[in-house]
Amino acid sequence: MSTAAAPPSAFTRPAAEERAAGNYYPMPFSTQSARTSIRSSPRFGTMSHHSFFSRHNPHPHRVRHIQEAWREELKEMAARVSLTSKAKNTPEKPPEDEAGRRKTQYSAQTGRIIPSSTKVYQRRTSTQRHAHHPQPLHDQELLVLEVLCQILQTDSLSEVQTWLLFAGQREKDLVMRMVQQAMEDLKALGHHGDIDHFHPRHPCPTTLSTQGPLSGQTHRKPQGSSRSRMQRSSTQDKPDMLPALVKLCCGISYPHLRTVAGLQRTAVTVIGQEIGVMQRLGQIQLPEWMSYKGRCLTEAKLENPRQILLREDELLFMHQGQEATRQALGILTDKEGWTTEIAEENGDVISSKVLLSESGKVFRLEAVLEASAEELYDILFVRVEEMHRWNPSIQHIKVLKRIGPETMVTHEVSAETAGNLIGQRDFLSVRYSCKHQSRIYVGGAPAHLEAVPPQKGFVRAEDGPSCFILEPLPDKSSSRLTWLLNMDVKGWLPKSIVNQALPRAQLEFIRQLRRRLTPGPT
Ligand SMILES: CC(C)CCC[C@@H](C)[C@H]1CC[C@H]2[C@@H]3CC=C4C[C@@H](O)CC[C@]4(C)[C@H]3CC[C@]12C
Repeated sequence: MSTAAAPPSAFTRPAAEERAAGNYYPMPFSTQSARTSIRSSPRFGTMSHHSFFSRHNPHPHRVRHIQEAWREELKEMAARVSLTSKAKNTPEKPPEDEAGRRKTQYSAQTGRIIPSSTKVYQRRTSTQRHAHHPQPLHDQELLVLEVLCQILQTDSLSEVQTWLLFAGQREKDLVMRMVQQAMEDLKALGHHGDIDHFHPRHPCPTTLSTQGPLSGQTHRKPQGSSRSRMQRSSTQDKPDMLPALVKLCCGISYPHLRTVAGLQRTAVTVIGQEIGVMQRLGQIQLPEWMSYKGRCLTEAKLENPRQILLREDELLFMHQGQEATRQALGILTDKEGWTTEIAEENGDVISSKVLLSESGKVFRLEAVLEASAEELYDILFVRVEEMHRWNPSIQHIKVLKRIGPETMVTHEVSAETAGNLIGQRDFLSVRYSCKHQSRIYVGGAPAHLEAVPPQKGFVRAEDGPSCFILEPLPDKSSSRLTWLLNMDVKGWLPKSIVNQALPRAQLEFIRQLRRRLTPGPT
């Protein structure tokens, strides 16, 4: 029986492999010598033996770790391939060096550096200031990230996010090698790493100022100009969004910057504005699946750029949702240690596995449903509040917060069902969804909101990290659903009862979902 949970490679854009296999990425600094140097580099023949890449030994239970390790590699590499003298001077600056830190703070309106006395900066809490010892991103790191964006061949905000979210260790290693090579090529070409559009005296060229790229100048500079080097888009005829994307990448990639909301807000705002304007000018077309997101992101902002600014807590929920989805996928991706619990005649299979990191068992349900992935997504995510209407095991679901189109905080109450040995539970969850290639992912994790303390008469249980993978099957009219249920029902219940109830609840859930999909009287 095949499973829907794919190995990490399934998350890669196939092109990345191809490019690594010798079809070099479209060079942002296209020169023949650089091209050949990569092809002929002995390193690229036996890359897995290169000490730089064989250091990691991915362990299924350490998805987080690997992520951290990869980030470390990025930084390490940035430090090693030393292209600027500036970079050498900055690393050891103490956190008190306010001027240094502010290097990465930009105004959402102008894209310019925010002066020291502004509120955004002051709003940072003291915890953030002391706990993370934020350091400015060095030119090196920015450069690495710029190259990364080029390699991923994307000028789509979602794609970069998705890549960062889903890339497996293998993909990251591959891309890493390409980044490293590109950096060495740059060095060989005498590049000086002057990403001067990150400097206050040269405001970010992608902002919506009248002289911005959208007026059509910045992205059409002659080749060979050092300032346009990185600004040339991988897709020649598209205006360039790289600097903004890089800022966004920085916000996502560097843990200590995640909380530096200003950076991320700015990046999101700038990118959103650009997408909106470019769309209006017909310069870009968003992929079809993004269109509804695109609308939310862009139209809202065109009227009021501040509208999309996410508050710090909202960003946190978003990251929690992403992180949960990633963790859940990590569990599903690891093919080892699964035991079949129930195999139904209709093909539904439930397997279980004991996680070292988690206290109880997790359950994986695999089923084929007569519905498209979008339809299922609509039922399971978009119309989650209607779930109790077709599913008797749910009494009530309320969306407490919507954060953009893909994140929400929900309160869920399970029903008291006959024969269920487990009493009613309530859950507070952050739910996140995204689409990658043709698959849709719906992940979730327990959330904490002071406004909704555990309800009287209910045991507050926890669901997650869990997720649904909705994968269209070749016939298009049906999909494979893979559901990782990772629930801590809390309370004092014998494990044996919980471990029977959970897979049954899953089967029942799917039975009801099938009923919901079947037209006709209920
Ligand atoms: C055995 C007892 C304790 C619980 C039985 C009810 C279980 C199966 C119910 C209770 C709450 C339910 C969840 C409530 C909300 C969502 C979000 C949605 O996007 C996908 C389904 C999902 C994840 C439900 C899955 C089924 C669920 C976990």
